[in-house]
Amino acid sequence: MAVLKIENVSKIFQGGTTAVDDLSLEVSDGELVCLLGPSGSGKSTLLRMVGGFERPTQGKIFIDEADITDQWPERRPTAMVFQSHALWSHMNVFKNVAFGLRLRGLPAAEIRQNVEGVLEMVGLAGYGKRMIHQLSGGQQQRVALARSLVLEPKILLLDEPFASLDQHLRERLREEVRDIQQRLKITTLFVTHGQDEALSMADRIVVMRDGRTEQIGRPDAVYRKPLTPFVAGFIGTMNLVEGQVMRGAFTRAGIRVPLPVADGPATLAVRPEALDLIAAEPGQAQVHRITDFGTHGIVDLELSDGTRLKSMATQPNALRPGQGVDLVPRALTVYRESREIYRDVHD
Ligand SMILES: Nc1ncnc2c1ncn2[C@@H]1O[C@H](COP(=O)(O)OP(=O)(O)OP(=O)(O)O)[C@@H](O)[C@H]1O
Repeated sequence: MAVLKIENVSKIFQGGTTAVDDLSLEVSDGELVCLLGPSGSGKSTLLRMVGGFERPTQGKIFIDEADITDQWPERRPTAMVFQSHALWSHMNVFKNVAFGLRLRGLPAAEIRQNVEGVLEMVGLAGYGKRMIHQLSGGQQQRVALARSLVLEPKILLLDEPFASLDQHLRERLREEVRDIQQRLKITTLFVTHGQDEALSMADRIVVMRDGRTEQIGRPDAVYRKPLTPFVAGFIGTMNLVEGQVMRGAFTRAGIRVPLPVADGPATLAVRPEALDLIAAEPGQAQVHRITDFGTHGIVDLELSDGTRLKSMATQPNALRPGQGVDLVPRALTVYRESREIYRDVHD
């Protein structure tokens, strides 16, 4: 049970790269916050500073009001699970998990009880005597998780822990980790590239860009109300169309969408599931391709200037490639100079 507070933290590496730029964030007790962003946006550096593996150039980090900014990693009440699990291959599972408790000098009986408890929690009861190389990738990642959890950290730090696993296993482990995290109520900071991972696991998502936070919010808010075109384009599939607003309507290559905003350049953002199609000849766009996923279809559309858009259709068979359609957005957001200027999203 702990609160993590990151206050105006920056990290400038030797050579001048600013990896994290004056970032502040508070993670509440028992909350799971995902750091999401493109490669190089500073996610791992931020996590490593919380774990004590990098020193901030500026700013402070607190756990429950205690300033830990200059504390050694092993003295911090944090535990980190890395993508490469860094297990000791010459030790069996039990010894790997018990290692941290041995360093702490716990009595053998207590170590045994704690290790067995945590192995059961991660689904590895009875695996204590197995050597690491006798385990699958997913099982190894479970050992890495157990090794962190057994230390009963106040803050759990996860750096893309499932990145090397196949999708099926990743989804399963994601659910299990979320269950364990909620059961133990561990305050958790989680780095991921995967928006699905962030949307399905997080209490809140921090979208990072160039070492700064672009948006912080609950998954549904970040998905439904992205504050900038960058967030809109980064989370989920989004049609982003640049055009002009003139005399009360957005236009671009045959599209015309009435909008109550001032004239000028604008970027229109519409999710595929919020873009309805009506058959029309010649129509504002042409159907390029239809992909039927069984439960729904994705219709790829082309505007007269070659711009591609996507629409999700529940009855894709009603359409055929080459036919004309008019576009009817049911929800949309409009940006100008990277700021939202209009939103029509039904709650
Ligand atoms: N030890 C280092 N020395 C110099 N520059 C570094 C160092 N570590 C990271 N960087 C730089 O800092 C920036 C942020 O890197 P970081 O690894 O935090 O990004 P990330 O968002 O975690 O990326 P990824 O998703 O690819 O892991 C990058 O430009 C990176 O090249």
